[in-house]
Amino acid sequence: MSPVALVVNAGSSSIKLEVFEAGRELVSLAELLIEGIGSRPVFRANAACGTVLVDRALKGDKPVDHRTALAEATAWLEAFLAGRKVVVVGHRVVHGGPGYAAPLIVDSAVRAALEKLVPLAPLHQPHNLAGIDAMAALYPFVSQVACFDTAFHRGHPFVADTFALPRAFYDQGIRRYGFHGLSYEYVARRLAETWPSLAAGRVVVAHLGNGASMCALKSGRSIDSTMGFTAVDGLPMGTRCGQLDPGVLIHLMTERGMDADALTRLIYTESGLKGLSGLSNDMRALEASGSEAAAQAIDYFVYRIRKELGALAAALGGLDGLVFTAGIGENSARVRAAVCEGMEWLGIVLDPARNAAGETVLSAPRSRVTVLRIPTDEERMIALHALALVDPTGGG
Ligand SMILES: Nc1ncnc2c1ncn2[C@@H]1O[C@H](COP(=O)(O)OP(=O)(O)O)[C@@H](O)[C@H]1O
Ligand SMILES: CC(=O)OP(=O)(O)O
Ligand SMILES: [Mg+2]
Repeated sequence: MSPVALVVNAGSSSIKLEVFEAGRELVSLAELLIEGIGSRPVFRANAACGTVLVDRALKGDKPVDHRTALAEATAWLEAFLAGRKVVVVGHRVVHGGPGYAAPLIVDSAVRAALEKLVPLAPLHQPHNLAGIDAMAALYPFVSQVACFDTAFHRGHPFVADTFALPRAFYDQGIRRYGFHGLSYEYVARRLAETWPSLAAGRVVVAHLGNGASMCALKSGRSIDSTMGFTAVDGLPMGTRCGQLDPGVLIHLMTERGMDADALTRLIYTESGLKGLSGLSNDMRALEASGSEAAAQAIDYFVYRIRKELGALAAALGGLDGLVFTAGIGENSARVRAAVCEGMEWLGIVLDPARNAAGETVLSAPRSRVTVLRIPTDEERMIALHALALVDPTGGG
């Protein structure tokens, strides 16, 4: 049996694991997903051919935490691999700080540096590190490779990365990092392979998932993004508020006595689509609901995307392409249509039938801007990075 590369993408409420055959073609053998961690998680595993290997709720009378979910995931993995050689484990690590601009093998010094970044990504970084620790315990002689969500954005010009705080803050790392970089890098590669002339131009990619951001690509490189110092800035998201006047935070501290923990809970877990709708963070539930609050939550989400599209097009000096990706971007024809409505002034004309059918090209032939739907694959991007750092045959 050929050796495999493993990928771990540990999110705020989910753990995704993917097993790739470490050959030239990087064939996916299976994916495992545990969703709903913290409440009543569901465990699903699918073989690449589509066969369902597992589909069950995790047992227990208490809400299941990350540690339990990770233990379930690793137990399944060991049984699935049945002794197959693992050549490398690649991890999505949300924050790489100012220092890490490329994937790297995690040793104790790197592990310690990543731990220091936990306060900058409280919903993600602790789980990313727990994934690294669990896999290092399971496969002690296998390299654990950290692939950073921030790395793809490290080439931003100063004006896109700085806040107008005293200069020392920037030098100390208080700057706009940008996230979802593995997704943007994957999309940029797909563009370069399939749409080379577009890839050489000015493209905005909208990664609209539970976490949501947008990225301005100039000749395939990120020049700006809507997320900032943390993954709470920019667009509103499932449970995160997105852009917020910092004066609101000061007001809540001084007038309502809210401390850092209370503010973190508010802006990371109680806001966004969930907070505005009072219903759910799940776009499917909002689209199905007839409530006015749900419609207003969608309207706000769309309004903010449209504003950022204009801003990023200005940063690029024009627009040649717009790409929708991630859960909402790939699947919600309603959101895509609303984002593009009345955007002829920017050269965007959507083809309603193509959009409804979820085709790859969504724009009308007369549209100056090419609008595409490209499913993202952060796990494949991580596997490519991880394998590039080790001997893919598993030898030596
Ligand atoms: N068919 C669909 N229509 C509308 N929204 C969808 C659809 N399928 C998934 N979504 C939305 O995608 C979001 C999750 O996106 P995803 O990229 O999987 O998130 P993450 O990886 O950040 O957890 C949820 O808001 C979900 O409702
Ligand atoms: C960085 C980020 O927001 O990630 P996710 O979309 O997985 O929540
Ligand atoms: Mg995601």
